[in-house]
Amino acid sequence: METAAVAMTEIQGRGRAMVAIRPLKGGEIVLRDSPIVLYSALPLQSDDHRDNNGYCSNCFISITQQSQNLSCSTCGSPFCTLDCQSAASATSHTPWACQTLIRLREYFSGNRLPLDLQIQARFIVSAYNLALTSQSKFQTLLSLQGSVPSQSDAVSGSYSDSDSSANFIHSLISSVCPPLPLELGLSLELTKVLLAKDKLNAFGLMEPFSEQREDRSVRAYGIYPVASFFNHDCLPNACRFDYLDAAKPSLANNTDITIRMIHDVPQGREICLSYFPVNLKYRERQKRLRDDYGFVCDCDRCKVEAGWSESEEDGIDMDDDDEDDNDEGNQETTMDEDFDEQMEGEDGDMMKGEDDFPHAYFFLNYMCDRKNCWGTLAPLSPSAAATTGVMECNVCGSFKNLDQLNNMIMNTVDKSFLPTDDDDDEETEEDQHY
Ligand SMILES: C[S@@+](CC[C@H](N)C(=O)[O-])C[C@H]1O[C@@H](n2cnc3c(N)ncnc32)[C@H](O)[C@@H]1O
Repeated sequence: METAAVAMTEIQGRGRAMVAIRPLKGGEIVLRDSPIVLYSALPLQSDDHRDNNGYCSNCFISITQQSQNLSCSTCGSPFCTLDCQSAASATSHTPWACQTLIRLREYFSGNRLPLDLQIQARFIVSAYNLALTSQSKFQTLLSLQGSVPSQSDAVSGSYSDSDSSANFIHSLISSVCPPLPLELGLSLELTKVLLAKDKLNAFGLMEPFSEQREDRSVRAYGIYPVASFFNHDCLPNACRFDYLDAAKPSLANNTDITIRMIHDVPQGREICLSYFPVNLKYRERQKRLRDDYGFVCDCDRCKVEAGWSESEEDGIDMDDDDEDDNDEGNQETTMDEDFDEQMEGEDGDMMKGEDDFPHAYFFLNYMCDRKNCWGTLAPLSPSAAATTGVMECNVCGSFKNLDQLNNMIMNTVDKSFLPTDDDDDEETEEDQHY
């Protein structure tokens, strides 16, 4: 990052938002952010008494890649290095957190309860532990979006479900766990507020991509203080990269995330992420945004797709499973042009005939075509991209150069888009800040 690229501002009807404070180039990294809270997405209910089996309990790197193999002498939680173990003892793995984990594991091993509840319990332990170890980070967490739903909201099923989960988790933590200092002011109300913040702001840090699996599971969740200000758009202009298993240049850097521009945008433009994979259909997107994030999306893509019937929606294929992906193609594509200009400008001819699906340009240029991937492609940093023209997928991590991309476009453009089978999406726990 050279000079500051984005700033937080208020936008009516959208709350806090991030906007470009100068023209931005595709591939620019506009934010690097470190988590204030990081917690495991693995069940507490496990036959293996070691917590986070296979991952460092502090930085969540896969410990098979590390030479040291340490564990907490009290609870057995593994750590990748002595540095991580010492860092955790002052932050995420305090004696209180350690004892609490032991007791929660015992509780959940005797009481088979849904994974969601176990993960929420993990979050509440991490959040209370944050209150113990860093009041400033805890206050930052409290300043993020998310509040206890009002009585009128509580009539909807999802809100009454989340209310009873919060009641359960609060009474569990209060009865099973070692007492916390009274001055922390913990209460049922605070537990509910914290769960609401987690729901709106947590980023899922995923297991590595595999073509064999349609659903990717989450390894850990993180809450990032600045990245939490990016609003959603169903055709985002930026996307998030993380490198959890990357070799660590220094302690805990592997848990940082970066936000990178997908294409150029002018100064003043709001920078948005997609909170879930961009291939989801209109009704599914609207449902998730309403139920999980509490707003009705009226982005340009939703405005177009709102007019589609379900059968029209089913006729859209974003799954390019064709075996001929390596066919030679020679169509030129202009990766650097602003997407909006492509859509609105005189030179957007490629898609102008496609009145019913004008945003096809996005899928052709910025969506990864690997089976079961649905990742977003963003150029490497402008200096590297200028020489190599390479795009990186934020899910499978593969690199594509412009020739490959042109082939992909040639292979896709003559075919109708196949529907995605998102029946399995319910099981995919990756829709928090994709
Ligand atoms: C992660 S926060 C984003 C920052 C948030 N606007 C704030 O003020 O802190 C997610 C919340 O932002 C709001 N939001 C995000 N995208 C939006 C959009 N496209 N339209 C309206 N509200 C949006 C919703 O309230 C959502 O629950």
